[in-house]
Amino acid sequence: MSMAVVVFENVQYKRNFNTRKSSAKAETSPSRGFNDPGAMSSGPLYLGFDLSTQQLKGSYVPVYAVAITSKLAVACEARVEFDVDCPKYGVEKGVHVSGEKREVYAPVAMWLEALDLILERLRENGLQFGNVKGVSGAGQQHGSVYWSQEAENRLGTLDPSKTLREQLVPDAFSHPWSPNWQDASTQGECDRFDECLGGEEELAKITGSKAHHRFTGPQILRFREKHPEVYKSTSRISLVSSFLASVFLGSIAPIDISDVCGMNLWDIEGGHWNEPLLALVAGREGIGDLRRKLGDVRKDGESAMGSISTWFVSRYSFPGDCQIAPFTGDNPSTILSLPLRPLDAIISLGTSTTFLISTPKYIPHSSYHFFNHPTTPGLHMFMLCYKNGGLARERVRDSINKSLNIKEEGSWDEFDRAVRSSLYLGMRRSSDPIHLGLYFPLPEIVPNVRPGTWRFYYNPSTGSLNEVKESSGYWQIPRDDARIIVESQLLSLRLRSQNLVHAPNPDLPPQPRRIYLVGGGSLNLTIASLVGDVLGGVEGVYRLDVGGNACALGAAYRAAWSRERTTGERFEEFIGTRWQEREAVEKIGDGYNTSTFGEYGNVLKGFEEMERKVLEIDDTTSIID
Ligand SMILES: Nc1ncnc2c1ncn2[C@@H]1O[C@H](COP(=O)(O)OP(=O)(O)O)[C@@H](O)[C@H]1O
Ligand SMILES: O=C(CO)[C@@H](O)[C@H](O)COP(=O)(O)O
Repeated sequence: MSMAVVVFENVQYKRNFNTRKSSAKAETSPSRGFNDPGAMSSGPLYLGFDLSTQQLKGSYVPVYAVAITSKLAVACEARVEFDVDCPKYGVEKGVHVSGEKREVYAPVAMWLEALDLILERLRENGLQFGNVKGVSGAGQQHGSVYWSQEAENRLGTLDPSKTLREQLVPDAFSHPWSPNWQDASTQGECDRFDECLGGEEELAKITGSKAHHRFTGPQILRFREKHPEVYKSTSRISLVSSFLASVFLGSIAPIDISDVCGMNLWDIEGGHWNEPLLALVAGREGIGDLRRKLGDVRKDGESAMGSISTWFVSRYSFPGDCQIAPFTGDNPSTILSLPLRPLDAIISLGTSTTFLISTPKYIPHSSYHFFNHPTTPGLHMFMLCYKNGGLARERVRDSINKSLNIKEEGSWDEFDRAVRSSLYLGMRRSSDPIHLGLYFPLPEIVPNVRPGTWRFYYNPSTGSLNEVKESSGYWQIPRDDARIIVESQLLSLRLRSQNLVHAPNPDLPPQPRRIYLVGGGSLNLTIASLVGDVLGGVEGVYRLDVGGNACALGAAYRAAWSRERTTGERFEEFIGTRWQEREAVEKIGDGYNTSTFGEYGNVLKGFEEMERKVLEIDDTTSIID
């Protein structure tokens, strides 16, 4: 059993999310900036969940009152790690991978077991369920869950003496698996999506994104054609976020207005399903049938969807009027974890790497994503998402550790040392060649390319790019890969976000104002310093103090806002007035540095050219280490 619970007191601390080991007992440890031990037993609490790729996390936020001085501070967290805590499902990093097409999927039963487990862990830790006034949650995006005809009945009549998994598996589902966002088996379906509206730019204009393997529309199309009978017998299709919400509500929850944009089916500006795309997915079963399966989309991101299911009331003593606020995707929920201003950016260094900006602009393009903002009409979320984020960096880390015979599993020390051992872009002397690379152990989204590792030397004065095929004095594989993977991942973010940011003042080049890091990788200060060097950030690079848990925190904030807001009070206002910056974020990097920002700017063209070359030479040999 794994549990990491932190009760806040008024002492500095650093939590370590870096361990993959489980600790059997609830641990309490001192933390920063929160000093009211009574709050857990007396004040109203808001619970936020995150059902992400590798784990299920929960955190709860005490809100003392509606007064200005009220604090929204994390009091506790619990987590379940699928690989460690749910071993019987045999998943690796939370998923199964199989078949010729490398399908990636997760067992729905495992998620229910994890939910049973996390509730027990919250109880063991002394959570006063009776004080929980609201619940919200976040889910990994794009995954779909297929409910049976029995589902509504099962959800509504759960017996409190039995677990969720015992009662819902298998009868509530028509299919035991949820296709995962890392799945890349739908190229054919994506081509049909792009064609359906006349090309990828047209599709991006309407739905916020061109067709992507992981997006739910292409995934459902593949599902219907591969499992026609199962599709027919499916009563409803949920996203991971609305699946989790359904369990709390005790009936199937609507899809949320932001998460729906990860399906390639929703007309963002029109505010409705796109009929030709629905027709493509529905086939002979018909649009009406698909509409019923998908249900209504909830446009109201503020008010609660209903009260908590009686199963939670009877089994855990939640109050009967505990409200279930809308649930959303993990990325939209992450932008709710702080009062984000225009020009502020969040980089989530989780299993995936994502780059998020909240913006009033809607400038769709095939190379990135736009979503509706989860709480605030008129705002949008700009997103870049890379499949090869944390896991690709881990692979380089493991090769370095192996080459040095390091026994300590998962240690980042040598990786960090390797990053610091060369100058920018792998140079040790200014006469050395500039190193650039693409490290994709999984098929990548940005750009859409097969798995492989490609290394190049780049000369900005001649524009020449020469592929590096083996280790040499200039490029020591795997050691030099540590710096190059991080720099190259960041250059890709800079290249693609440069038109979305503007100059914070007339004397500076366009760049984000602040960069907030969240997710597991935000614990790494070496990475944080490169973030500032490559991407800038005129006010610096910050880490959310709950860096590993930002989307669960965003969900808890949303639950609090949904219940406590005054009439017309926007989410940003509600959080902004209660948010204690000094307690919530920590400055971990200086951000913008004139000289490095300029140096990295000079290689953007080469980086773009390298990607073009890799797409061109896609079928030639690449070095896979
Ligand atoms: N000290 C560290 N340095 C770099 N990366 C780290 C560090 N600690 C954790 N990570 C990365 O964080 C990832 C998990 O991030 P997390 O946000 O918890 O995952 P999820 O995507 O499941 O929400 C791991 O895959 C690992 O690569
Ligand atoms: O596919 C995307 C976003 O489009 C991913 O960001 C998923 O939402 C999974 O997130 P993590 O589990 O890595 O946090």
